[in-house]
Amino acid sequence: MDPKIFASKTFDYLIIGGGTAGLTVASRLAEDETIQVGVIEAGDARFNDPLIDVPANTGRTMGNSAYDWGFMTAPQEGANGRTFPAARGKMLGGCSSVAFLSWNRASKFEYDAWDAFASDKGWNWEGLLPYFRKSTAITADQLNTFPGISAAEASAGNNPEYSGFDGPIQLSYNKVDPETVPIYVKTLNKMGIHTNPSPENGELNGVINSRMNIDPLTGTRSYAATAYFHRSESRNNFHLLTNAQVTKILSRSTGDVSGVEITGVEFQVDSQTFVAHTRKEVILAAGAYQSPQLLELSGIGNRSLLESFGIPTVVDLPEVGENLQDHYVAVSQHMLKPGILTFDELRNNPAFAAEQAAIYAESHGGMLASFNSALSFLPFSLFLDDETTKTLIEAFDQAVLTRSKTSPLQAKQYAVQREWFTKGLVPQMELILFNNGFVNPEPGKSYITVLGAGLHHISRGSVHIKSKDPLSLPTIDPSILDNEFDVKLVLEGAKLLRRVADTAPLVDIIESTTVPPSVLQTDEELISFVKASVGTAQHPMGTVSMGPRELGGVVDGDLKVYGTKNLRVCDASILPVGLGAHLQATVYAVAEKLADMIKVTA
Ligand SMILES: Cc1cc2nc3c(=O)[nH]c(=O)nc-3n(C[C@H](O)[C@H](O)[C@H](O)COP(=O)(O)OP(=O)(O)OC[C@H]3O[C@@H](n4cnc5c(N)ncnc54)[C@H](O)[C@@H]3O)c2cc1C
Repeated sequence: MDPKIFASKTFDYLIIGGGTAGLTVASRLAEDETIQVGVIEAGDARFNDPLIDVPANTGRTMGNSAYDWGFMTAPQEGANGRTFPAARGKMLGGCSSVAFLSWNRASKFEYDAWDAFASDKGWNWEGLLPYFRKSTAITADQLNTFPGISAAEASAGNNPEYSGFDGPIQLSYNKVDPETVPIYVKTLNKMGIHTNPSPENGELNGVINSRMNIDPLTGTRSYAATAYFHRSESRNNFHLLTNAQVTKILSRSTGDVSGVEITGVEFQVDSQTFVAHTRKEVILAAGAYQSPQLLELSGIGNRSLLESFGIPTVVDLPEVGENLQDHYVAVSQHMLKPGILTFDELRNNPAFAAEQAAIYAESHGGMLASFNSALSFLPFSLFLDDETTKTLIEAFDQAVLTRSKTSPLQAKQYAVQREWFTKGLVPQMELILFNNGFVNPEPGKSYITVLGAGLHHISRGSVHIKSKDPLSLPTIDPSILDNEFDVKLVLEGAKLLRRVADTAPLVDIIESTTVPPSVLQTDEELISFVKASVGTAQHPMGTVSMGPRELGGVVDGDLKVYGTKNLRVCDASILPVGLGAHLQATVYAVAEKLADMIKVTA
């Protein structure tokens, strides 16, 4: 659409960011023909692009400026001063266009904890469950064939109480898994980590065959652009502008307690500035890094920070951009004995790759239609002995007690986390199996790589503007491993990865461990390794937290920004406390729920 035409319209709802949450809420609002919806997305639409659509290509767009915003974190003291790429999809569909396709909900206890941050609005398991269902579609013939699942349990995940059958996002189990997958799952089973047949029901513990957001009919990625945008694009009341970056949210004072009124947004296309207007609301859905950035550029944030950049304060909200949480990972990589087939075969063997490409073209199946689906979610009891658990909880208490700065909101978050630790119901560690080599894989060799991700850390990072220039990228400081508990947690992850690789039947197919070097044996040596190699799972959240204003919350239970009449935030930044899961499913459900909340009052 021509930006001048877009700017000439007045929308009822103007949505900033055509990503995972933005397209979901926009598409649902546009179901009401009387509502005019406008969406502004900074990136391009990437339909029919094999780098996005073909599951086996997942990951290849990271760092490519045609697809990725190209953020780097600030140097991380807890990680030997290193900086990290912070991948974010810059295109229609946002991060749902680049995510690693695994689909999962957190444990129900985690969602129930949200109630403590915004009561009476249904931000809990029961309140979100209809939206987990509404956003997704499975077919009833899908069977879970992971080891450890009985024939009677194979269809347990197809229970309509928990699964959706006619939503926009198409889900399926991998049609093909490399032979390493059952070997790995049997190894975990042998270690006492059971296979969980139906994690959709809110009980997440164990190893799961994650459903993937892969359309089983086409073998392609099902994501916000294909699923939600395509449902809406022909509607006369749905208007999309791509390649346009919002630079400011415009407001005017009302002089009353209801707060400032948002009137529209300023955006740029090819260095030209335009203004788009709203009659009712602006919904900010620019993601966990850019939603706080845009708030600050618009005068909504910590007064002293805004003043330091000469930005007049519209609403003083000190915690905008604070509370950044993510999952930090330890890595292990193992070269496999000759003859064991993994996704590396696509890299190593051109004839095999051509064969798989032909299968994909013919039947939309084969290895190109699959990605890595074996995820394990472990409470302490499934990977630590009682003594180590006790030591870790003591380390948690000590680290919380001695933090230099803890806001009231964070104190509440830590209380929730501590309850999760002690009750043992909520996973604290995730293992993610990748059936290929990550770190300098040798030609002709096959590998597996296993990541161990801490799910609930103490560190709280931040994202803030570093300039008044709206086109300059914000400073992202995750504060990785800034305390003893987080270091110990990731260390336990690294030790667990060792134990997994030393257990049969997995140990029988491993030729050598290439990461971490096996000479590293003591805790001190492994901690040095962890600091030198720790990375992020690309799950930033919490930077515009939902919570009571007096504690430091930025949005209320209607996801409305405090001090404004008509500005809401809807994306991963509103999560009130770090979530122990991959985020897509939750972000879609949050956006579905918000759309219904708005429709009720519109
Ligand atoms: C590499 C990677 C792998 C991942 N793997 C998984 C996985 O396997 N499973 C899973 O569940 N989750 C995964 N995630 C996480 C998940 O994809 C994200 O948490 C989720 O999609 C975030 O949704 P969002 O709506 O908050 O943000 P986004 O989807 O990022 O949407 C934000 C949108 O706003 C746009 N935007 C930003 N600023 C502006 C502006 N000023 N003007 C206009 N537009 C703007 C962006 O371009 C983007 O399209 C992964 C993420 C990454 C990056």
